[in-house]
Amino acid sequence: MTELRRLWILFRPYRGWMLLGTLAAILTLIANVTLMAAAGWFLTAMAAAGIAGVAMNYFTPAALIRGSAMIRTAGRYGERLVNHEATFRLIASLRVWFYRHLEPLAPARLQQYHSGDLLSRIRADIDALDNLYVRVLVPVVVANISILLFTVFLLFYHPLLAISGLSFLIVAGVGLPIWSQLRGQAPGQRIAEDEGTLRTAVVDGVQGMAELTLYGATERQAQRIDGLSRRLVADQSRLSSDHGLTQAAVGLCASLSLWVLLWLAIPMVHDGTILPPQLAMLALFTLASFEAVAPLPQAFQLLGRTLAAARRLFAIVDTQPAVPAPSGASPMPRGFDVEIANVSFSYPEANKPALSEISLRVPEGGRAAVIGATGSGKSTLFNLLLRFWAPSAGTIRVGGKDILDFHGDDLRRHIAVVSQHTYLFDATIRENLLIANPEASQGSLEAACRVAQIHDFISELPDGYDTWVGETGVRLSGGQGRRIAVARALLKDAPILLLDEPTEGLDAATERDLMQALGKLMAGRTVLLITHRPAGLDWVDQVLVLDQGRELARGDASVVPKATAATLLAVGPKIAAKTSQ
Ligand SMILES: Nc1ncnc2c1ncn2[C@@H]1O[C@H](COP(=O)(O)OP(=O)(O)OP(=O)(O)O)[C@@H](O)[C@H]1O
Repeated sequence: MTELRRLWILFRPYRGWMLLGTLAAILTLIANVTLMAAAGWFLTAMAAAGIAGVAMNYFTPAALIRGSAMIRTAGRYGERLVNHEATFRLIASLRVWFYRHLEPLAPARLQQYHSGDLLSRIRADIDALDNLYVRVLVPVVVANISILLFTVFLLFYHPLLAISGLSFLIVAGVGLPIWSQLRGQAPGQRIAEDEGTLRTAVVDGVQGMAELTLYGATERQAQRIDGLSRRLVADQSRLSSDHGLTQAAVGLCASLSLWVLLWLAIPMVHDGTILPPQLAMLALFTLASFEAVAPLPQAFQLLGRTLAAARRLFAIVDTQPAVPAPSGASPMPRGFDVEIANVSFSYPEANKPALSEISLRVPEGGRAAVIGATGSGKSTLFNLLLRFWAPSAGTIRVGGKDILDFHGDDLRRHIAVVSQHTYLFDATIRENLLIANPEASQGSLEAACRVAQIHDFISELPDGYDTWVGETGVRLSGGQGRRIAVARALLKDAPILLLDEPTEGLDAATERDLMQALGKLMAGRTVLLITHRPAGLDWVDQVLVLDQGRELARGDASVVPKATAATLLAVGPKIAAKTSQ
């Protein structure tokens, strides 16, 4: 139940709203029960007065009935208004709370989660938490207070009536919810998990549509999605039929309670303990009082789903970032040289280190290339430089300061990255550029795009910079996407530049043009280039050759020949040619 306690703490800012919503709900319920009871009394009293031919004051009961009806309507409206407002505020703040915890975990700690699963947590799981407030907390409080009031009211007439009413209310308001919760626990948990899995499968199916079609696997994927959704529907329909059963059971309890009340109260009318109009009033009062407990079985049935959702959210929120934030403010680097000193690193659960005792110093304004075959640890080195992971041993310094002493955002403010995987958002070209510098003017955007050699292309588009690039930039070619990345890096204007195979996958002519653009970008910056291809090696002062995470050679391009034949083969013919010189 620690989830409940933690959720209660999260709900703290909305407790005022909750109190207001609960009071409105109690008022509505009392008004409704009063309306029914007073109507029962009034009709019977009027009939009795008519038969006896005596006059009676009907103004007071009529006013009570009208007043109750008005309070009931206004109360219901107020309760909906307050509770909806509180729910929306709560959900909005929970989304922000969750996102704040999610952000520091990217990318290292989130690699084990699929984006579809994360989406499911942000949307469906957070939505499920509002159940706790509207469908559990408010009805439980309302039921407890109302049952107490109703029992006291019955006590005024006879303790036996109070005991009988209370007993049936307890069966409907405690027994049925417990049964409901036990029955709902397993399917509720499965629903929370299956919703995430289903979303993941659908996202995979849509994003991998081309591959699935190519390999004739669409049917299999469709069957998988169908299987998951059948399981989900089966659990949902089990919950629905349980809900139907409990509603019928609440109705049965109300009817039994009425019969028992009549059985107990009719003799009391005979012996004059209560008057005939009071019998009608008590009968309708008993029936109406079950409105207080009717929502409870469903509330407790949903508790399983709600707690499972809370557990899935807390699992992420409780994850520690791969690199903890320092306690103090980030230091001011003395310059922008980069020093990698004896750095080793292993990914969690990996059986061998991705990097072992790597050292490299790039002076401010200097340029170095890290070269090596696939899997040699180049990207890992960048991940460490960007502080996404922390070295297992050794230190990385920027301007003489250990990068672990920086807050992630402060460090990354000094670094621009151009990589082979440029993520383009489903937005306009302008918006995709402004992400690097939201303050940039149209003039700066165009200047950056001119240097990146993409301005002419953009200008020829019918909507120019306002052209929509589509999801993941599908409406741009690989080379055009890479140029947008160069323009972004120019707009960011950071003193350190990381180039992660920026020309990978481009044809020779595009590669040449892009290298020209990159040449301008590199000017005056500390540059680290990672590559397993020869392009760009002419631009650097020193090269570090990696082989399976170890340093194979280091120095200027002339050290490359010292590398093994296998690595040279992997890094490309140009290096091989240099080797033979
Ligand atoms: N997130 C990760 N979790 C676990 N192991 C990883 C992870 N990323 C990389 N590795 C492993 O670390 C080693 C180095 O990978 P890395 O991506 O740094 O190589 P690389 O030289 O950049 O390769 P490529 O040129 O193909 O991009 C590989 O054995 C790889 O399987």
